[in-house]
Amino acid sequence: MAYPGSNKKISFPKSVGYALAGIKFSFRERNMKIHGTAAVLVILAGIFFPISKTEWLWILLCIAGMFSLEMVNTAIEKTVDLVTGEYHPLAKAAKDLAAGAVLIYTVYSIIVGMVVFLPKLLEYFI
Ligand SMILES: Nc1ncnc2c1ncn2[C@@H]1O[C@H](COP(=O)(O)OP(=O)(O)OP(=O)(O)O)[C@@H](O)[C@H]1O
Repeated sequence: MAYPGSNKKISFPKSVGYALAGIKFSFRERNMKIHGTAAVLVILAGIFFPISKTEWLWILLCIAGMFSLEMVNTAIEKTVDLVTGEYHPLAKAAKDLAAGAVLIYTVYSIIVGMVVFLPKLLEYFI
């Protein structure tokens, strides 16, 4: 089945529409809902404490990066599932690599969150 318009140039507004559809689709995935919830909590924490402009930039880099990476991970999973429903070592490698990339960014984001919020939490509670 050919994707509609796959052999002709798509207008910019239509491309943006497809991208927005991708973002909407991503939030059907469990992991994306978890990232979304974490992002809302972190943003609320940033408003509550409050954090500096530079700290906001680090936090927003983590949030945007996490969402983007999770979406690429999902795209890879879907593509692999489209290509094969059977067990294949290359399918395993592709999915594990994508999951590994998400894990690395998750650990980095946790470190950024700790560097930004730990001192403020200690100051608040002690
Ligand atoms: N076709 C396959 N061939 C070999 N191994 C696979 C295949 N499909 C999945 N796997 C293995 O199972 C793991 C889980 O795959 P799955 O597609 O369920 O992703 P997932 O990690 O559950 O994704 P998510 O929880 O983000 O939806 C993969 O990381 C991979 O190791």
